[in-house]
Amino acid sequence: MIYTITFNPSLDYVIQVDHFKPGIINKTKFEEILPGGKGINVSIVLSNLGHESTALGFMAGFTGKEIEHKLESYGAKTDFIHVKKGLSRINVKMKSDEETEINGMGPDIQPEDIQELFNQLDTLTEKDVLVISGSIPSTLPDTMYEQIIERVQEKKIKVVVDATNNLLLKVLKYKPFLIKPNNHELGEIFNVELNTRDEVIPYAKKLQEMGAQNVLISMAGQGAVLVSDNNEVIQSKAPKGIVVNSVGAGDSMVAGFLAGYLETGNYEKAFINGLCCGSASAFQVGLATKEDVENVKKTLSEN
Ligand SMILES: Nc1ncnc2c1ncn2[C@@H]1O[C@H](COP(=O)(O)OP(=O)(O)OP(=O)(O)O)[C@@H](O)[C@H]1O
Ligand SMILES: O=P(O)(O)OC[C@@]1(O)O[C@H](CO)[C@@H](O)[C@@H]1O
Repeated sequence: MIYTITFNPSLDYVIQVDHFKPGIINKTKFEEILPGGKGINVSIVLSNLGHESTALGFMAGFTGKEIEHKLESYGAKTDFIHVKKGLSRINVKMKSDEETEINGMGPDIQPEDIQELFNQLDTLTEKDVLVISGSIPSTLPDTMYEQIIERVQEKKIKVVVDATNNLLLKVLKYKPFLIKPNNHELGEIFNVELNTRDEVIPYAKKLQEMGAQNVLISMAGQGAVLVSDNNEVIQSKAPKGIVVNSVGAGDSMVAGFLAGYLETGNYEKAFINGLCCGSASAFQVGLATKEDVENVKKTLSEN
């Protein structure tokens, strides 16, 4: 079973506002409410690609119930911990002349809720895969990622991490199977600006030297680079298309890579699946289906 953990799930309120101006009343031209949060997005895309997963994490209030309900409608399994205080957040994703995001705070998670998550993790076995992604709400200790990986370390399960900066750096010593920072996050870690795929490669290799088995760097419209554990460097430009909503493109890439790897055991196929999955999600409001990914793959070979 693939387990995803989303510490701070959300309802993503995706709106289109023509020429947004601060300080006045703006009206929406389009609106949609989607279940969100990085692990949840991974679970949705895995379902769309025909892979079972169970989404774990913390939920609260009526927003939490709606996230769970929406997620289950995609066929993903859920086993969320229901937190007593506060509400699961609503994150605003506004498309206008520029893309603007306002992400909420999330509920008040107590030590007993964390213990419940640990108890769930104790039931995982060697055959399972664990995807941990997204930010940590302020009520959780910033050692959360490390604590989780340390807890499952002896089970030798494949762990995938999609997190930024210190959260990511601190887990490298546990040798995660896959990490997926984007080029800006990679640049921040080493205090450099990385704009091209060639510039990214040496820094991706540094993260590998620091412990990650496979390092996948997403680069939005510039494509992606993979430095794999068999010393291969695989890179590609992005498939061409019109971007409608890039929220969740990175999560779709993680799901696509994982699905491709589990199906074939081949890094190049996993990479292309991830790349096309990311783009297929960016080219629509919601997240990619299997058919969308296959269609994007055809355009990649035509480019
Ligand atoms: N403008 C685009 N054109 C084509 N493909 C795109 C575009 N934006 C994203 N993608 C696809 O999605 C993948 C992941 O995108 P990106 O690098 O933006 O991830 P991210 O920063 O983790 O995104 P997010 O946090 O919004 O999920 C890219 O490698 C690419 O394959
Ligand atoms: O606060 P985090 O966890 O970093 O990001 C949360 C979030 O922006 O990430 C997803 C897209 O990747 C959205 O569905 C969600 O709203």
